[in-house]
Amino acid sequence: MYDMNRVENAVSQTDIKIAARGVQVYYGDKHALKDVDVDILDKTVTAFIGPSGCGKSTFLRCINRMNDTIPIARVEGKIALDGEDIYDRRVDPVQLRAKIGMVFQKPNPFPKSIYDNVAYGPRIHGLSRNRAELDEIVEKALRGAALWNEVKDRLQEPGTGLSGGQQQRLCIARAVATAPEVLLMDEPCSALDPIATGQVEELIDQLREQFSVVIVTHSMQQAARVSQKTAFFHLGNLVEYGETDDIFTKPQDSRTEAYISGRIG
Ligand SMILES: Nc1ncnc2c1ncn2[C@@H]1O[C@H](COP(=O)(O)OP(=O)(O)OP(=O)(O)O)[C@@H](O)[C@H]1O
Repeated sequence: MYDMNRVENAVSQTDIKIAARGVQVYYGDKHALKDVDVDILDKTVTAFIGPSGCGKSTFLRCINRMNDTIPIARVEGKIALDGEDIYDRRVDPVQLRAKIGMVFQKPNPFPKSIYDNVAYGPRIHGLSRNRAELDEIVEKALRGAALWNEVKDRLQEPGTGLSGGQQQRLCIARAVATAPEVLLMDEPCSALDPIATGQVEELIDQLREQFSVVIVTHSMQQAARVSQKTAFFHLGNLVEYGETDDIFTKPQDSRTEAYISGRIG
């Protein structure tokens, strides 16, 4: 069973960005996520690992209310961002998703120019007063996503014309452009080749200096490379959460041990 005290002893309260308590998710009758408690830290990469169908993506989607868009999904429990309940009736999910950005498995740029892909969020959230400010935001986001040098001379070309790895970095730039506090990534490298994967992993490490990053990954090597904290999910339960090094070298739960040694999965 997950031991709350371990987390609370390890960090000071101010480091906690997202606090989840008693989170349950049902899809119709299916109980997909069972009583999840976890504290996700600021300026830290947290990896969610576990066998297929164990609820990693379901929990990730709870953190920015993406499950609201799935009619049969029902979420119970509490998730707070900086102590504020994100499921409070007064919270606008669109505003919330600007603060808690998301990058998906398959790069999904809009059918728009590279510039407009990145400018989209800042425009709808009114983050710039004029074109010069918007240009600045777009450049900063593309630099932040390590893509600027590759695209600066073709900002008006379609985002869909970039390579897969570039498209994924464009999607990261799009998420970063609204100055999020948390970035959620659902298997962001699964459609990428090893070189593009390496670039995105390097980027994740840089992004952690600015905000909290949560990444769902099927690759234990990737979790070990990019994350400082790891959460292991199994059959809808958060079985174990701790320092990535500890999870991989001295797991406390036999199910975690079985998964990392390749016996379940
Ligand atoms: N939109 C949905 N409608 C119905 N059931 C769903 C839906 N999304 C997920 N589920 C179910 O909830 C459970 C958890 O799924 P989830 O996608 O969160 O797992 P996961 O750990 O991310 O899996 P994977 O690693 O394969 O992506 C699974 O049994 C899945 O079939």
